[in-house]
Amino acid sequence: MPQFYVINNPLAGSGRHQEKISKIKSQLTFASWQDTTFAGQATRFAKKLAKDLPDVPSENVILAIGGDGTLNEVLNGLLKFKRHNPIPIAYIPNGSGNDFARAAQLGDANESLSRLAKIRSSQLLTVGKIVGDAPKKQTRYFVNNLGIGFDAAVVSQTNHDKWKARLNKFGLGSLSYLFSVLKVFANQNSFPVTINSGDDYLNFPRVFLLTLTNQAYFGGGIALLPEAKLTTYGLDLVIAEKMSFVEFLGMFLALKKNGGHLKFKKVHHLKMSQNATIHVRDIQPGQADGEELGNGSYDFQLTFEHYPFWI
Ligand SMILES: Nc1ncnc2c1ncn2[C@@H]1O[C@H](COP(=O)(O)OP(=O)(O)OP(=O)(O)O)[C@@H](O)[C@H]1O
Repeated sequence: MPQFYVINNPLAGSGRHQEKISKIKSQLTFASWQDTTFAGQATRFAKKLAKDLPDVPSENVILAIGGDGTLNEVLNGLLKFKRHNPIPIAYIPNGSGNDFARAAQLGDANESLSRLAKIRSSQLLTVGKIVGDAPKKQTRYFVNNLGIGFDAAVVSQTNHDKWKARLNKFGLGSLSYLFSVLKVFANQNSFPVTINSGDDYLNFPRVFLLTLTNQAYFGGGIALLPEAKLTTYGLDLVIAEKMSFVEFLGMFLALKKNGGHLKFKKVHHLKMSQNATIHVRDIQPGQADGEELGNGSYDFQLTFEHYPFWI
């Protein structure tokens, strides 16, 4: 069995999973256990472990417990300290949306815990990285998706919505995303975007959703790009142009039909090449794996690389 270094967000899923945490604590043998006490601390914990654990082939694994945001923080912390032997990330979902667990087919917290005992080696998943002009953070890694505009506004709305905690109480966390979607649509303006990917130089004057994605789901189980896989070495971009509410409703319903929305004229799907650049010419909100990146101008270069996951 590997040596598990646990980083747990006790407030993930609005903190309603205390029993699950007690069960994990009693059934798992771990080398260390750290609970976060503030947002951003999972990154610090992970960075310190990456720095302190010997950089040699080993059985060490960092186990993140929480939602997609906690997983994102752990990933970013580990990648802040360059190692020859990257430490694999294991994960037990305990959040509201749990899109990573959905894409990686980990099941719920109980199933993920029992799977841990059966895993013998790590597997490489693709992670995306943006470097450049973005509010707060210059460099940011993501494993699910990174969005600017509509989806980021939905994340922000959901995070600050009192309904999230209430719905989470009844296991209906995904519903809080749906409420936010409808609320945000009315307020989201369109913005111009320029993309340079490989030989393509593209201008989209009226974008309202721009999402780089590494897997099928976002927003708590919405299949944005059903064909996308965490194991595929590459990243996809989905762009939706500003549309009327009726068109939006049509697109939203088509989302349920396994990629039906991608056939809409105002929805575009692009494969991104290494070192593609994306320039958003407006002040917009951003999100990475459901973590708010803040409002600002976004002008960055995109790369992707492999990282080992113990899943
Ligand atoms: N002790 C803490 N106090 C306040 N915020 C915290 C604490 N620990 C972590 N956080 C923050 O909580 C936010 C949400 O965490 P997380 O994504 O793990 O759960 P979630 O939002 O319930 O799940 P999901 O992202 O799957 O919907 C993250 O931005 C994280 O930085």
